[in-house]
Amino acid sequence: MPVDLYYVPGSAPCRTVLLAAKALNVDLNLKLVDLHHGEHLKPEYLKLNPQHTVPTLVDDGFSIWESRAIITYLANKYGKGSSLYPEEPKARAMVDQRLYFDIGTLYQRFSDYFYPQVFGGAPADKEKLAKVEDALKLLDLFLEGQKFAAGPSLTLADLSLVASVSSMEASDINFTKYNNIKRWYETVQRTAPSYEEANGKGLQAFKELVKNMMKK
Ligand SMILES: N[C@@H](CCC(=O)N[C@@H](CS)C(=O)NCC(=O)O)C(=O)O
Repeated sequence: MPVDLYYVPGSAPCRTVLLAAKALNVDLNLKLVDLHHGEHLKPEYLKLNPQHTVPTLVDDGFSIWESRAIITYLANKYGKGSSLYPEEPKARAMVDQRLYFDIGTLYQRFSDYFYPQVFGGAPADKEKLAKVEDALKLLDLFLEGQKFAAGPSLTLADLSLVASVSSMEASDINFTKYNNIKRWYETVQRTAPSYEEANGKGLQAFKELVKNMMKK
């Protein structure tokens, strides 16, 4: 039974799921959702996800959304014993902490800063930028003396964080000035399975969307 993923290529949360599926060797049946034409607001889609967001995963009739909930579900169901989501409680807690840091702090602050500029034509807000920089400083600190975000090996935390951090390439935020982040970013690009296919291509689409929106 194929696992369906409703997605948009440029979306960072969707790229997180694509990265995790590749790393866990889960085949996804990709279903494009046309947000511009409101496909996500149609009754068929609302039945799957009343919150009308992408990504949404449907596995044998079970529908789940929120990218980080999706990737932990995939690891629990298809990645038993995988180091991507370790079972040892402290190691797992560390991965979860980084995932919640990403959704609640890092990506949240980036969205608050950047998306009003891209989608609302708002001017850059220095206070919001300072909050993004504070979050990046924290990530840089988490990575001090550590190869990956939650320890010595690649985990779901890296796959979520890399989708967020790479999205900043489309903005004026220079995250490579943080040495640990720079080193980690290069390492994840090299080591995450099928990185280019799962994140690189969609990132390119995101950059083009940003360029077009900023021109308007
Ligand atoms: N926290 C959610 C964010 C999902 C999200 O906001 N997706 C956007 C696209 S990047 C979306 O679906 N927007 C349409 C809508 O909210 O109606 C996740 O990580 O899955």
